[in-house]
Amino acid sequence: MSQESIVIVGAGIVGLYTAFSLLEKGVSPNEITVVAQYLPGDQSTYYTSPWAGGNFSCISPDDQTTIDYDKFTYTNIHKIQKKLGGAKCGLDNRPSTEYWDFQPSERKLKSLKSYLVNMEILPQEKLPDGAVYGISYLTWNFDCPRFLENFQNYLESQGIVFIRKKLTHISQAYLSSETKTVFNCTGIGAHSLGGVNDTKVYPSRGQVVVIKAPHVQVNKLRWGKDYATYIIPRPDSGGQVILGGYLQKDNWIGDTFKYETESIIKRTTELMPEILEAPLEIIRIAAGLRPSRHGGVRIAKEVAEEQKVLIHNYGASGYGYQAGYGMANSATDLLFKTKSKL
Ligand SMILES: Cc1cc2nc3c(=O)[nH]c(=O)nc-3n(C[C@H](O)[C@H](O)[C@H](O)COP(=O)(O)OP(=O)(O)OC[C@H]3O[C@@H](n4cnc5c(N)ncnc54)[C@H](O)[C@@H]3O)c2cc1C
Repeated sequence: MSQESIVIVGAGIVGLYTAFSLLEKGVSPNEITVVAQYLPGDQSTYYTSPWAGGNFSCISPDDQTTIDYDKFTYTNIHKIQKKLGGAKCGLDNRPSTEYWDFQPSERKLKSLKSYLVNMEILPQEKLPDGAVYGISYLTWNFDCPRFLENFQNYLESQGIVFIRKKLTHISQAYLSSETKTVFNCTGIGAHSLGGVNDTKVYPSRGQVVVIKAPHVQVNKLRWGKDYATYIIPRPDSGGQVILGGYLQKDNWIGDTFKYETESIIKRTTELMPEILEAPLEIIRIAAGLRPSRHGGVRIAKEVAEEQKVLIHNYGASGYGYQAGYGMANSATDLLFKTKSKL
């Protein structure tokens, strides 16, 4: 076995969860290399993970597979928090309230009730005008850029090697004759990466406004039929709060727009007037491309050529942080199924 036995392409949250999941299942860190064009600390339109809010919310769809990925992540992510040094690692719990302008599905609600901590269904009089359903619970909040860097540092401290490299074809991920397995965690990159070229992958663009508001320590989200408005504090970040947002299908533009900023500020301050209890201090405006996929995430195994295995794990759309650990758990299970077959 060599350091290049298993290669993970992608150092976004999905690639990092995949590396962690392999270690949990007993794979030696000295068998794993992560290869990526962009690494934690970088910023690019084509590197989604640093732009996320990010928290656990009800944004994800209600098919049973995604519901299970969410549940796995929510109920197990404390293990990652512990390994990364505890609550100050860029991942901590904060209260959250979510409102819907439509009735959420029974399947989703049934699952959420089975595991969310302190979940309460809000009475009608506590809902804002136009909302028909609401819940409050304790959620997980990420300071995404910091969490990614701490996650990479942890994995490197265990012996996993990170290499910066842009691939034009997935076959280049087989770094040497020793490489037996490749995990494809390329997010939006799966659309254009040779040998993958998944045309089912498309972006769901989001713009956010990052403000400094240390007095905002709770999440508030509202789901409309054609809009999403959210306030997400970044834990232990010196008071950074993410205001959003947008979910624009098939929009590849990484630029930001003033009229969108104005709409975000209007909607979020209506949803949470307390934001304006201190002067509004904007730190930055940003836009990111959620790696969406028609048909949902792709977790699948291919045997590319003799003894060479390719396991796909991408398409996390707007829920890579909150479902990605469950996705990684399923993807890495395929490695062991593969091993016993070969
Ligand atoms: C505005 C916004 C808000 C969001 N909020 C949340 C939230 O609150 N909660 C949540 O769970 N999710 C949220 N998301 C979604 C989340 O950010 C994504 O689901 C997640 O980041 C996807 O991670 P990924 O690892 O699949 O992709 P990425 O982070 O894009 O990583 C892909 C990796 O693959 C590499 N790569 C790609 N192609 C190649 C190539 N050809 N050669 C080499 N390397 C390559 C890249 O360099 C990168 O390292 C949000 C997203 C946006 C934009």
